[in-house]
Amino acid sequence: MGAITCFKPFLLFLQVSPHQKMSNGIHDHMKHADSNSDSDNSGDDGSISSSQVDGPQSQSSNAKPSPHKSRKNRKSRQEWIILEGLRDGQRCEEKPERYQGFLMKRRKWPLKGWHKRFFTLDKGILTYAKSPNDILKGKLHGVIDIGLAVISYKRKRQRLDIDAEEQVYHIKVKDSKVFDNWIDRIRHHRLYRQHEIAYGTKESPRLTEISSPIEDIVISPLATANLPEKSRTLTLKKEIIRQASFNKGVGGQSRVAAWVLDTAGFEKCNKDLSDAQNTLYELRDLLEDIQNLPLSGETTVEYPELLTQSCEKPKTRRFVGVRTSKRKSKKLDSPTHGRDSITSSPTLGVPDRIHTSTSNPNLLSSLRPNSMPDTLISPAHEQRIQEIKLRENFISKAEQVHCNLKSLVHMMGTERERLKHTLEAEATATAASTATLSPNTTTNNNMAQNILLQQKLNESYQQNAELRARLVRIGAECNLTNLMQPMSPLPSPVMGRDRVQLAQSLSAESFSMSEYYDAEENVEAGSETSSEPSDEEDISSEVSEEGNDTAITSASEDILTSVFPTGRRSKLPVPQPDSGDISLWNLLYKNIGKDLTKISMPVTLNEPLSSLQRLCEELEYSDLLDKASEYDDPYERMIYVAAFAVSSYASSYYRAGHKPFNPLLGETYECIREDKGWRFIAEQVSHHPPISACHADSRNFTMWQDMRVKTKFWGKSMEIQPLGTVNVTLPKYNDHYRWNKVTTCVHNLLGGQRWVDQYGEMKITNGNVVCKLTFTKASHWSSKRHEVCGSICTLEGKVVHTLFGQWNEGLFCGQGSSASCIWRPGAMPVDHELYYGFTRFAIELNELDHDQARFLPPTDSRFRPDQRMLEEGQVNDAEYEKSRIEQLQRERRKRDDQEMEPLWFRQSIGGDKDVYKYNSKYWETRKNPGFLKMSFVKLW
Ligand SMILES: CC(C)CCC[C@@H](C)[C@H]1CC[C@H]2[C@@H]3CC=C4C[C@@H](O)CC[C@]4(C)[C@H]3CC[C@]12C
Repeated sequence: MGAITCFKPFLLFLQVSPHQKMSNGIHDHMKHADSNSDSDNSGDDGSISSSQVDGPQSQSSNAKPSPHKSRKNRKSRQEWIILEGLRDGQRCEEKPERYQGFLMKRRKWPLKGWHKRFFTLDKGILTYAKSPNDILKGKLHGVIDIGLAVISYKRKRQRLDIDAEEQVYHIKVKDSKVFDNWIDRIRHHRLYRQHEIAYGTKESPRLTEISSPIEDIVISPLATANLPEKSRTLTLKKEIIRQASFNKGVGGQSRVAAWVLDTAGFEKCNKDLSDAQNTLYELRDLLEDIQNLPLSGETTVEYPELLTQSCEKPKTRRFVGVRTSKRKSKKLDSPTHGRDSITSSPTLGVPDRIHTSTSNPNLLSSLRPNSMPDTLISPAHEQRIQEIKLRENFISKAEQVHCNLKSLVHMMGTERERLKHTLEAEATATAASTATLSPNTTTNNNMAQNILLQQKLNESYQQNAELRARLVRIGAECNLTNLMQPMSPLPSPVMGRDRVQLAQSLSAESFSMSEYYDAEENVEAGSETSSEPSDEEDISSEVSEEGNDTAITSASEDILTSVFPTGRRSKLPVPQPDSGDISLWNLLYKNIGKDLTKISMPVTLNEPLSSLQRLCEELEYSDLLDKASEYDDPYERMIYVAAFAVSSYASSYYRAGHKPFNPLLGETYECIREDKGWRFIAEQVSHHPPISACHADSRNFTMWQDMRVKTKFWGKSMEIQPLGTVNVTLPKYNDHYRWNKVTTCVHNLLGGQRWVDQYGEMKITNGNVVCKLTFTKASHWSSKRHEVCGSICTLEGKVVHTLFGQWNEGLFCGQGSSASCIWRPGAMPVDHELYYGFTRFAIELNELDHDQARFLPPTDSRFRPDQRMLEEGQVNDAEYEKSRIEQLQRERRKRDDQEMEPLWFRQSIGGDKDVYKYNSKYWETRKNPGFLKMSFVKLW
């Protein structure tokens, strides 16, 4: 599946392997090791992996490890080591030597194959290219700031991972000695670089010193021969700037670092300054010489015929006419060259008719014809020539200084502007990041402004929706009876377009549709009067009379604050607790030696939803499936199914800050959305590996999937690859769509603002119709972010439709401006950044009302106490409950011989064992005899 084929749970360790040489008393940390048997099979997969993001409940996952496995675990445990950085107060002033050589580098994503590349490590900056020659030519493939990256290595396999935030580099070395050397060098360079960033260096002040790593990256003496120095240096600088500006982990620091590291301007200033200084010295000397000359009293020298004949013809016979090239004269005449200022200078006393010739060092000899013997020149002439020479030199030097200083002023102005912009971008980004949970930690000004604009836009949508809702409500209160319609138990959104989507959540409201949805709210208000008995009784009971009354009466006060017209809540009880001071690094560090799945993460890193509920969240834009089932053309249907598949990623944009609760084995979650026309059931069907299965049905579609995630932890980022297939059927057309999920990557795990990226290929098939979508990896080299594009083709490959868009912004079909919008995510609720970044739909998922509670099995996620407590802001209680529940699960697993069988799903027999399908019993049981009569394992 996709690019990432091998995933392994991982361990974190503190032990230091005996082979490790410690420099400067620095101890690297054991990072991780693969904790299950497949890990060792993938010699190339050096990631810190886990089968789930956390999950203390998996503590028991190794309860019955095979001896083979545990041996392997123990062995592998000692392998991955994190290269430590400078500790507080620690210094590393000793400048490391440049180091270089060939290493094997894994190809970039999708990480297939290895290349031999030439690496150079210089003052903490690692650059690489195809060959030393390419480095000389400036053809660099990458530049990595070793001081800012997270580096881990596995000595046994001679593997090295460098997580430079925007890119993870995987390196291997064949020879163990070479490998050890590299590790030692990298360690030293890292400390030196960190020292340099923190304190600057002894020799030079910080700003200029930071530029030093790129000043003299010269591989060999050969380099200077025909080295296009400038282009090489420039490329390097660009790379470094990129590197620095992409290191979002340090937030604003990186912006300033980027500015600091972009040393071109400073270097130019420095150069101008020192040139000016040198020329001033020369000027002083020249002035002294001039002063020492005997006074001639003449400033214009007339030459004998003899002299002038041998020169190029002077324009005016009378003047020296120290000739300059045409170009030079022009240049001097141009206003920028301040000829006036020179000639007007009283101290110089040089007439403007004396043309300077800085470009011609043989100027004076040119005054003298080669043929003319020295003896023919009189001492007076000699003196005059000398005088002219001095004056001319003086003028040209003065001009030079003038140019230098002008250029300096210009450069300083540019630098000042650049710094101003950097600081502005910084301020905007800080404002944006404090105002939103947006994972977009962009360092550039435009991006930051985009965030703000987007926020403003969202707010406007929100206000708009609010106003419209009020309007509709007023209309409804005037003429309520017209709108009353009976509520069907599992209403078909198609037949009920005019009434079914009434409770469309605010977040699901696309602006083109919002008017329609809002209008529907009234209908539901009427539905309370006519709910049908049966299974669906329960559905109607979800919308309590009380709730609706409140909705109606409070609508004119504030329709959006607490109770939405559907009767569902529109706000979580309390804002999210502060988790700001949890350093994941410390967390991982403290838990070194443990499998990540066994690390009990603080509850404040969780959002009050379980992974089962998160699966349900993928149905937020289920109206797209309803829409698909309206088209007779299979290619049209595919457009909407594709949009549905993409839409499931939208919510993750705002949700990089927290992780869902890992469900306990046997935990379930049901969700009945009469307004959307579907019902959903999910169960945690396996604990080791953790697998969640779900099933949703409506009149228009059925959707099911079983999801298992594999996690790779690289240091600064974490890649999550959901395995399993998503299935959707549209019974009306006998369609069966299947697709895979792409990779999710959480960036900035160890600091700064976390953000989520999605990348990879998604293939949706339905008989002869195929849709291929590419989720583009965020690239710092272009502004492309969150992009999705693809096409819908026939089996033969003929493109029928093209699709493009962004998974967080919307999907379009067609070409350019004529493309039509298929889907757009809804506006975010006000203050969403204070409430885990939840959409309206997500807010509703964990709501539990008393009427509904009677019908739920005790295994439902809504009853999970730690999750509920977190939702209510009782962090300490939640924490306590979480560890209690996790302990209970561990004990259960120790006690039971076999993993508990799922109640509502069945594992496939033969073939793909990891496939779980709904056994059609849940809703039946719920109706009759009801869960009250069943006995369940006590999960909490
Ligand atoms: C708190 C810190 C340590 C980590 C936060 C990790 C969060 C952002 C990760 C953990 C599990 C991840 C989810 C795992 C699986 C899926 C299903 C996929 O169809 C959409 C993305 C989605 C929903 C991921 C979104 C990001 C996610 C929630």
